Order: sequence, then structure tokens, then C-alpha cells
Amino acid sequence: MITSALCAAHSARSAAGAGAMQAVAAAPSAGALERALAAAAAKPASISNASKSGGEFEAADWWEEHAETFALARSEWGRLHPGLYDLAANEADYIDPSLRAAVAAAEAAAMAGGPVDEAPLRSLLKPTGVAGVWRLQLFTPRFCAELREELDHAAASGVPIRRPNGMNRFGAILEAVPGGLGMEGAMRHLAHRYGRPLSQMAFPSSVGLRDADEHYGFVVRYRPGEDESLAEHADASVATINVNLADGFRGGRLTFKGTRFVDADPRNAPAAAVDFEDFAPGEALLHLGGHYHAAEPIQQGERTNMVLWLMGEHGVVRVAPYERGERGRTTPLRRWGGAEASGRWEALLRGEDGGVAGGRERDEL
Ligand SMILES: O=C(O)CCC(=O)C(=O)O
Ligand SMILES: [Fe+2]
Repeated sequence: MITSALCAAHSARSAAGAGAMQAVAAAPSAGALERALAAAAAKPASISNASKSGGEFEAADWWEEHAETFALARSEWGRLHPGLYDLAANEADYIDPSLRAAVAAAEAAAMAGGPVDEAPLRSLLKPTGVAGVWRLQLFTPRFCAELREELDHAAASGVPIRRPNGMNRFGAILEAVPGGLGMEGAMRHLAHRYGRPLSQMAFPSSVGLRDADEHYGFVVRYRPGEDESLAEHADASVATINVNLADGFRGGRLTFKGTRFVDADPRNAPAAAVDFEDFAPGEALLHLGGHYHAAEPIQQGERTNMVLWLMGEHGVVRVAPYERGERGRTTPLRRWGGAEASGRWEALLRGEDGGVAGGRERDEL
């Protein structure tokens, strides 16, 4: 289990991330790149990405100490594809057109007061052969190519890049945490407009109104001689989106077992595999964070995936399934009310709402 990964990410975000973000907004200070490279050269041996579990705390103090310098150094080095950092403004380039259109239609219906027909959206979620694991085209191939190039560009600067989580050692954190790449605006947009409502729709008894408001986005990379596989675990998320970013590899299937707090003996449930080999760039998996999974060894080439973990405020992961009619359970109207919608339902969650929970919506609770 890597449930502590978020704790590290969240404390890092509040302790040093805010400072780093402010620093990026200021004019790049000359010499930050030089200072970052000097810090990298003097990197203590403990930052060796050695641990395959619990690694989220590896050298946390060192990353916090240098967070501002590294963020400044990155802005001095510059971005290769600045559009990636503003997903909201560049959706036409990056989000799959069918998904975009279906989401826009659902949002428009919700804003008009409903009803919201989710059939077009549901038809975009394809079965994978593993119950509870869905497949969808999320990004355009262009997004995938540009993100991979952006990671290579960031690595070429020599500014250290922090490991993505406690188990994966290679890749990058896309959030505004020390050692991360600072794409938190894009991750927030992806989570709020797509990840949250899609996971609420796919898993209505596990993902409620406020259970997927926060996000932790990162990239994992598998190649011979580095990370080749990933041990069985559940994520520090209520739901996870895992996007295939490239093709040209063999192996690396994900095997799934049961789901924590849902299945009686989840780790001893029979395993079923999803093979990324026939996934196009930009095709994604959507699964519950509590669904135990492992990555089989890569056999040939390199596999790079972008992962978005979704969770509630302060990194809280809701594990109890919702009962029918339980407050906080979503309906189509509530899911697609738009990025700002969750605030509209506060009254409902406090039990003060008289209108929204009535009429047509009541049947769906
Ligand atoms: O290898 C993958 O695609 C999955 C990675 C994963 O499960 C994780 O980082 O939580
Ligand atoms: Fe995982």
C-alpha cells in the first residue's frame, strides 16, 4: 500500500509548495539554474531512489530545502510546450474531441437544470474485461507526445526531478510540490472537469460529491534496467486515471484483484489483466483507487504512463460505499454541473436543501 504518498505530497505542498509557486510567478532570477545544478552535484547519497516502498519520504527535507531554487531554475530553463500548463485554454489540442463534446453537452444540460442524459458519456467508457476497470480515450496523441517531450526537456536541464511516488522511482510529479514540474493548473482542470464527474458516474456508490475534489498527478516510466514492474498495491486515491502515453513496448500488463473495503478478501481475489499493448497514446484506464493492482515486467521498449489520483479534501480517501439515498451520493445533474458545481451542493450536503433533492432527482439518490 502506498497510502502515505499523499501525506508526503500534501505536507510538502503546504510547507514549501506555496513558496515555490510564488517564486515561479516572480521574474526568473538569474543564476537559479547554476545554483540548482550545484545543489544537484552535491546531492546526498540518500537521494538515490533506492526504495521500492515508502519512498515518498526519501530525502523530503532536501527537496523542501531546494524547492524554490529548483522552481526558479525551471523557469530560467524555460518550457518547451507552454500550452500543456494551461489545459483549460488548450483543450481543443489536448482532450479527445468525442469526450470533450460529450462532457460539454452534459454540462450544458446540467446548467439548464437537467435532465442530463449520460448515455453518450457512458458509451465512451469501454469495458476492459476486468470488472470495475474502464477504458476511454482521454487525450489526443499530441498531448501525449508533448508531455513526453516536456519531461525530456525538463530532465535535460539537469535540475533534479523527484520520484513520482513511494513505489515508482522513475518519472515525475506534475504538481506544485518540491521537485515537481508545476503543472498543477492543468491537473486541477483535468480533475475537476473530467476526472471527478467521470469517476462519480462510473462508481456512484464509491465516489460521492466531494470525494474527488483534490488530485495528485504524476508520470511513471518503466524501462529495462530501471523500474521494470510494480508490486501489488492500492492507491492513495478514491479513483485513479492511468493514461498510456506512448506505444512501441511489450509487456507491462496491469493485473487487478479485489477492492479494499468492498470485497471480503481483496488481495486473494482472482487476478485479471489489462494489456496496455493495444492502447493508443492517450487511452486511459479508470479504476477505483482501492482496487488492488500490480504492473507486470516490461519486456521490450519503454512504457510511460500519466496517472491522476483523485481524493477528497486534505487527501482524505473515502472508503465506505454509499448507501442508496445517502447524502453526498451523486446524480447525473450533480455530477455535470460544471467545475464550480460542487460548491452549489454544499447546502444539500448540510441537509439544508429543499429543492435540489426533490422531484426528479430524488429517484436517483
Ligand atoms: O504502471 C502503471 O501503469 C500503474 C502505476 C500505478 O499503479 C501507480 O503509480 O499507482
Ligand atoms: Fe497504482
